[in-house]
Order: sequence, then C-alpha cells, then structure tokens
Amino acid sequence: MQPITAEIVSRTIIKRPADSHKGNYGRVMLIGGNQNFGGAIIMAATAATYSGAGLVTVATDPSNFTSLHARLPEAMVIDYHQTDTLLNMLTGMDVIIIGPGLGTDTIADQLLTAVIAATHAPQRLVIDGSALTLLAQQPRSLPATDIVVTPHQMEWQRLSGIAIKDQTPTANHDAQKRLGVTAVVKAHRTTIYTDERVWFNPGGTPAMATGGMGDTLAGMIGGFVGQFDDFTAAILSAVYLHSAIADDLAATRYVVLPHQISTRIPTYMHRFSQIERPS
Ligand SMILES: NC(=O)C1=CN([C@@H]2O[C@H](COP(=O)(O)OP(=O)(O)OC[C@H]3O[C@@H](n4cnc5c(N)ncnc54)[C@H](OP(=O)(O)O)[C@@H]3O)[C@@H](O)[C@H]2O)[C@@H](O)CC1
Ligand SMILES: Nc1ncnc2c1ncn2[C@@H]1O[C@H](COP(=O)(O)OP(=O)(O)O)[C@@H](O)[C@H]1O
Ligand SMILES: [Mg+2]
Repeated sequence: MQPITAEIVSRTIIKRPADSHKGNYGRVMLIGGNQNFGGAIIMAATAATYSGAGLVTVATDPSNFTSLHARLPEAMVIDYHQTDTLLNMLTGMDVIIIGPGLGTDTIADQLLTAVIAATHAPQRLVIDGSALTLLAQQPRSLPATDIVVTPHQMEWQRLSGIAIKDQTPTANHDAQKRLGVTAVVKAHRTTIYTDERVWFNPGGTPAMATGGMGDTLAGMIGGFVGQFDDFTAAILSAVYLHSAIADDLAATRYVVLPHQISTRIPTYMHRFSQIERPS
C-alpha cells in the first residue's frame, strides 16, 4: 500500500491557463436526491461546484429545486422523472455522479439502469450512495469508461460480497479487479484500489462522522475528474484534500460539517496549485 502524498496533490492541481472558460473545467451532472434525501445531492453539488466544476447540473426530485437554488445558485436543475430530457442532456456531460440521496425505490432503480446504459467513454462516472446499493442488488454491465465507486464499508460489503471484518487490502483489491472499476473504500483510513495499485489516505478524523460527508467526497471527486486528466491522480487528490481540510478544522472543532469542507476547497486548491514541483 502506498500513501497519498501532498506531492501527488500539488502535481495534479495545476494553475489554470489564462485562455480558458467554464467549458474547459467539466460539465458535471449529479443525479440523486429523492424527497427524503435532498440534502445529499445538495451537498454533493456544492462540493463539485467549490471543487471547480465548470458547469453543474442537478437531476433531482422537484421538491429540492428551491432549497438547492437557495444554497447554490450556480447549479442548474432538471426533474429526474423526465427521463428523455435527462438522457438528452447526459450526452453533453463530461462527468456523471449518480447516487447521493437517490434512494432505492423502483424509480431510482430504473434511473440507474438508464444512466448506466447511456454513459459512454470518454465520460467519467462516479457511483456513490444508494446507486451502490442498487448495483449490489442487481448487477448491471458497466460502460467501458473511467468509473469510480465510493462505498463506505457496508456499501462495499453489499457490492463486493466481502464482510466488513474481512475487508483486507488483498481481498478488496481482488474484488476491485473483478468489478473492473476504481474503488474508494471509505473508512477511518480510506483505501483506494486501481488495477495497478493500492493506496491509503493518511488523513481523516472521527470529527467527519456526519451525514453528508461521503456525499461531499463524491462531489469533490466529480469536480476533480472533470478538470484533471489523470483519473487516478484526480481521485487521490480529492480523497486527500477532503480529509486534510477536515483534519485542519478538527484541530479546533469537535465536529466538522460537510459544508465547512466545501467552502474551504478553493483555498486549499489554490495553495496546492502554487507549489512548484520539478516535473
Ligand atoms: N442529508 C441527507 O440527505 C443524507 C442522505 N444520505 C443518503 O442516504 C442514502 C443511504 O445511505 P446511508 O449510508 O445513510 O445508508 P446505508 O447504505 O443503509 O448504510 C448505513 C448502514 O451501513 C452500516 N455501516 C457499516 N459500516 C459503515 C460505515 N463505515 N459507514 C457508514 N455506515 C456503515 C450502518 O451501520 P450502523 O449505523 O447501524 O452501525 C448502517 O446499517 C444514500 O443515498 C446517502 O447518499 C446520507 O448521506 C446521509 C445524509
Ligand atoms: N472516524 C472517521 N475517520 C475518518 N474519516 C471518517 C470517519 N468517519 C467518517 N469518515 C469519512 O466520512 C465519509 C463518510 O461517508 P459516507 O458514510 O458515505 O457518508 P454519507 O453517505 O452520510 O455522506 C467518508 O469519506 C469517511 O472516510
Ligand atoms: Mg454515502
């Protein structure tokens, strides 16, 4: 296992070229947020936007439109029941994040099937939360493109079939290879599995144990993979910064809330982009 280092992050988060526009930084669609879990998709969309995604569209239950706009006017919205419109819009997206607060009812299940079928390379797909539970219940063949799954230990148990107590790096790596996607297995010390390697995140604190913390990570990963070409490095950088920000906040706070992380992402990205590294 290799640790994610600050050097990987500073190599990944590079200064933006002056001659660029929002279309260069990722069109990201987030799909989730049913009537009960609207907060999850709002937190994920907030993290994606503060991570620098150029354009953010949220496909969600209409009951979340007003609260989302009140928190995040930068985001566009679409009713996720309008499947044809959603799938049309999907063709123009660089990154699709599906699952935060999606729920596991029939509508959610059908939506996941439709989105997986419509996603094509070079689009990048982030699968989190309820979408992982649905995928575990009914496996679907995934598109041949960059895909990352972001389960917590119970979601990983459902998806991989490995009981939490048996989730060793070796067992997890075997399961990741079988699944054929990058896996971010979230825990106190999150581990990341690619075909080539196993990484571990050196940061993270129990102050992060708050609902929405993983939704925030999913949004950050989506924001980063929409901007930075190296898929693995973008994921590693998001995981590292998510907990590095939390660790800093936890030095003086008993609990860290997801939105407190999101609002600090641009400052941390700026800091890492300023570090000169020999190439
Ligand atoms: N504000 C909102 O809208 C929010 C909406 N959310 C959305 O809710 C949806 C469901 O997601 P979920 O994670 O809450 O539920 P589920 O998949 O059933 O997992 C929980 C079960 O797993 C177990 N468990 C074992 N180990 C674990 C571990 N390391 N980390 C976590 N759990 C662990 C755990 O054990 P226990 O707590 O009983 O000990 C429990 O039995 C999803 O779409 C998500 O995005 C949330 O983000 C919250 C904020
Ligand atoms: N004790 C802990 N130490 C380090 N990180 C933690 C701890 N508890 C939770 N986290 C982090 O918080 C996030 C929780 O994700 P998840 O369970 O999916 O939350 P949610 O679905 O509520 O958004 C993960 O990134 C996990 O690593
Ligand atoms: Mg989660």
